[in-house]
Amino acid sequence: MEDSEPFNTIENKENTEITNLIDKHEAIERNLTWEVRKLEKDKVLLENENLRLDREVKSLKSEINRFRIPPLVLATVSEILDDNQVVVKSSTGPSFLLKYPEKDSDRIEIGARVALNQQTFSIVDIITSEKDPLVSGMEIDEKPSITYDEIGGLKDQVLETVETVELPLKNPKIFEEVGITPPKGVLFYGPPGTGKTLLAKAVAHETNATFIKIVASEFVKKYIGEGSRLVRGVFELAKEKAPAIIFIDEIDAIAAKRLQGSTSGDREVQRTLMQLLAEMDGFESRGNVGIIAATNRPDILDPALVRPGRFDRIIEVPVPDEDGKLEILKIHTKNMSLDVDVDLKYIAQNAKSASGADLKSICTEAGMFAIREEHHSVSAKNFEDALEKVMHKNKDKSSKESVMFV
Ligand SMILES: Nc1ncnc2c1ncn2[C@@H]1O[C@H](COP(=O)(O)OP(=O)(O)OP(=O)(O)O)[C@@H](O)[C@H]1O
Repeated sequence: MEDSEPFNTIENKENTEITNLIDKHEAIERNLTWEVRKLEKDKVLLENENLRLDREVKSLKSEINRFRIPPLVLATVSEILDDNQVVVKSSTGPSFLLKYPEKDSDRIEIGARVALNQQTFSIVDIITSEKDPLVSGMEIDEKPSITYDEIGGLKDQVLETVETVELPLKNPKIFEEVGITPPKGVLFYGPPGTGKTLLAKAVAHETNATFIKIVASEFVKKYIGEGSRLVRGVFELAKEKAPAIIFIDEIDAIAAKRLQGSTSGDREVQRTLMQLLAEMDGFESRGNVGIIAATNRPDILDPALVRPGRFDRIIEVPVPDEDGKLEILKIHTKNMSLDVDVDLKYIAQNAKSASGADLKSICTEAGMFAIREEHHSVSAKNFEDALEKVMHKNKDKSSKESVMFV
């Protein structure tokens, strides 16, 4: 036992070991507590992220559902029966006996237009007259003020329009005497902003005709059967308001080459075109309604549209050449105060791909620059800045168009 350590030395050693152990465990505990706190924080963050993603999924789902909703069928109430029942005639042909919600009883009347779900044929909406696109999607100008003098650089096009649209309206007898049938419809084609609408308005002005403009893409937007109803409505209106010019802008929206696919949207477009062709076929070309259509995409038109007896005169309305540009600039600066150093020829030379609409914008912008400088007349510098601004804005646009018009 002499060799053995004294008892209190052993005890001290054990104590130190225990203290060390406790310290070690306390350190481990601190680490674990810190780790738990960190995980709790992460959990809250992940829960928030989860909520955000849930919301995003919900909104994407509702977006998908919105895309899945088929177009609605349009119908007119023809009879009101007991027990909230109505007979409606759908624009696609058949009539249906349907129930309508009690809450709608005030708005249901004979002649009211309702939208039906394409699959269940239940009434999903009652279309009030303010929503009637026949009224909202159309521009009617009883007395357009544009004259041929306000159109620059389109001499040949004006001449051809006078012969093909104006003359048959003004002097139908001459065609009878000579024994030829004037063209029924005239198609203007060319890039945007080159004066197609302007030409159609000028014809209406010269013939004292009401100008009725419709944008074809508006025909086939929402309701099945609506397009053909609108086409019928427009022709009826034109006859009522005769003499009249019907101007159908963006005709390619309803007259693109027939597609193989047969979605309800495609069928609706075809029905609308059929109705337009039927209206034109049943039309007297020596009557007092002229029909002009316009497109930026002549390459995609259905050949049925340009057959004789339909749009059988096709007139190109191109981007103006340099002389044309100068004429257009003169027209749009006619009422502007210009400094003596303003050289319109220089602007015409430098506005390379500018359309008539661009040239008009250049004049307006130049005027705005002058006003900003608190000047009372427009300087050559103002025009240069305007040219830079408008043509720069058009750079991307014109590269797209050049693809279309090659
Ligand atoms: N040849 C032109 N002479 C004078 N002004 C023009 C001419 N072409 C265009 N403009 C000006 O640009 C405006 C827009 O032109 P317009 O609406 O006639 O073009 P558009 O060819 O019908 O275009 P879109 O294809 O986009 O319908 C006109 O109101 C007019 O101020």
